Amino acid sequence: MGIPTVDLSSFFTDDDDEGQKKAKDIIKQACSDYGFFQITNHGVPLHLIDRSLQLSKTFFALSDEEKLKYSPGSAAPLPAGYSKQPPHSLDKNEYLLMFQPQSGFNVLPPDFRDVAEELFVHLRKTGSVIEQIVNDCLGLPPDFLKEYNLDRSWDFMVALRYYPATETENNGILEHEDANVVTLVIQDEVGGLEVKKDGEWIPVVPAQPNSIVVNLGDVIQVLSNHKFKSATHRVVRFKERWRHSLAFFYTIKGDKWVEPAAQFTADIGEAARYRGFLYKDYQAMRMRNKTHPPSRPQDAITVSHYAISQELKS
Ligand SMILES: O=C(O)CCC(=O)C(=O)O
Ligand SMILES: [Fe+2]
Repeated sequence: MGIPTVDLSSFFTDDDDEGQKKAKDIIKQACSDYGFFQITNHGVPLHLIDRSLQLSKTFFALSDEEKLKYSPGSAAPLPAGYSKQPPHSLDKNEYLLMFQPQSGFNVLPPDFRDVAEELFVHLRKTGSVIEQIVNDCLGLPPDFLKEYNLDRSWDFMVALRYYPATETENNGILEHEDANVVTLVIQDEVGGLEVKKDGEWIPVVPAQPNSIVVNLGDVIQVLSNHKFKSATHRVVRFKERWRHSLAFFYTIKGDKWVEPAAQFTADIGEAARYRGFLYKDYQAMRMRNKTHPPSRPQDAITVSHYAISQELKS
């Protein structure tokens, strides 16, 4: 079985209502079962995906000295440029973070930047299509999420490289949930991404070359008052394999207020399961988890920090 794969072609052609309905049905189910699905015919040119992964591999293969020339310098909402996880971090990867082309924040080699920025624009478009689909799957008024999330300046993309596993450990990224609205992940053929369902880890096997993995983030979990879950996932490493991926985070702006929507609370007589918060406050705490990892991973701040109901506090 595994994570469902959905053909999105009907959202990139005219007049295929039937196709759209079919895709939405699968996504609705996947969002309540897993919070994860994969998409094909997603509007992102396949040659652009290939080229971006290729350039990413070339970049990460540079010497540390070369890569460190692209260290973050700007006052962007997150450190744009090349970073390595600190040595004491349990996450064993290095990454290059970027914002939208117009931001002026991006620090990376010019050939990589041109291709990555083009990819960014395509992923942003696909992100908006997914957001609309999630909007409809939740039964929200048309364009509710779109109007809530009009500003694109906090969207970001990360190119990642994971080191090969050693004899003693194989963690790439510890289990976590994403903070944002929806995440789109392009992974190479190595695999290693896993999603937790009912306490078990399910591998997210690339559906076909250049398919994209989609997962929901905490903003949707809180806004839907826990109707759709921000899925817990992790990356494991394999021996003698370097793994490359590109993760695009479709994100609200820092000054947005996040809280359960009336449609899932007052309108239906249910209590809010989260208290409201300012997105940038949450993101700052998450960033601190990364720069100053707590000695016990379970002490990292997650969205359960804002949970009202006891059973969601972990
Ligand atoms: O590299 C991947 O496949 C996933 C990365 C991820 O989960 C993240 O950056 O939040
Ligand atoms: Fe993630």
